[in-house]
Amino acid sequence: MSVALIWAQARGGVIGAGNTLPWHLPEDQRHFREATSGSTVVMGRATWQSLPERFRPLPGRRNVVLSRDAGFEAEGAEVTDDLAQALHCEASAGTVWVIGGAQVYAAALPLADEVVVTEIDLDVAGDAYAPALTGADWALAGTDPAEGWHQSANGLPYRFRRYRRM
Ligand SMILES: CCc1nc(N)nc(N)c1OCCCOc1ncccc1N1CCC(C(F)(F)F)CC1
Repeated sequence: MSVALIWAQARGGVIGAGNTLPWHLPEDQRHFREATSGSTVVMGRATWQSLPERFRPLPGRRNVVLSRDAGFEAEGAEVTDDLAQALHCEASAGTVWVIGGAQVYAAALPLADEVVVTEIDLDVAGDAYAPALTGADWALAGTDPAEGWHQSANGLPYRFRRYRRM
């Protein structure tokens, strides 16, 4: 069972603003859905609360929410305060996907084997940032066949990048 982080970032590593995604990129939503469907997803409480109602819990996935509040109620999800336990629980076959937010990415990165990043060529203000991937630890794997940038239907340039731990 492997641990992977998945996020979408704008220029400068911006991943969020006020607990929302400061862009609309359906191609990324499809990419995220296809990557994580059928697997376990682990997220922080704020990310859980930021999910639109119809995606809470994320359908077809085991949802695990990290919270220090043992009494936190997350209908359709499991709540735990133990990240390591959430990532390595035996019940999760296949890949466990860490899906946000910034604090959880930072805590989970040292435990991860893979990072899947959607880069968006967009300058936008944000208050949450992706962790830096140091060149010493992470190598670009199987670059997107198109290598370069795609253009989304609403005009946003984006590309998918996959990094494997060295
Ligand atoms: C997609 C956003 C996204 N992209 C990548 N590459 N990595 C992520 N870690 C990620 O954040 C998932 C949790 C936050 O997600 C949302 N936050 C606000 C609004 C909407 C959502 N989405 C819409 C699509 C939905 C579907 F299930 F269809 F994918 C999931 C919830």
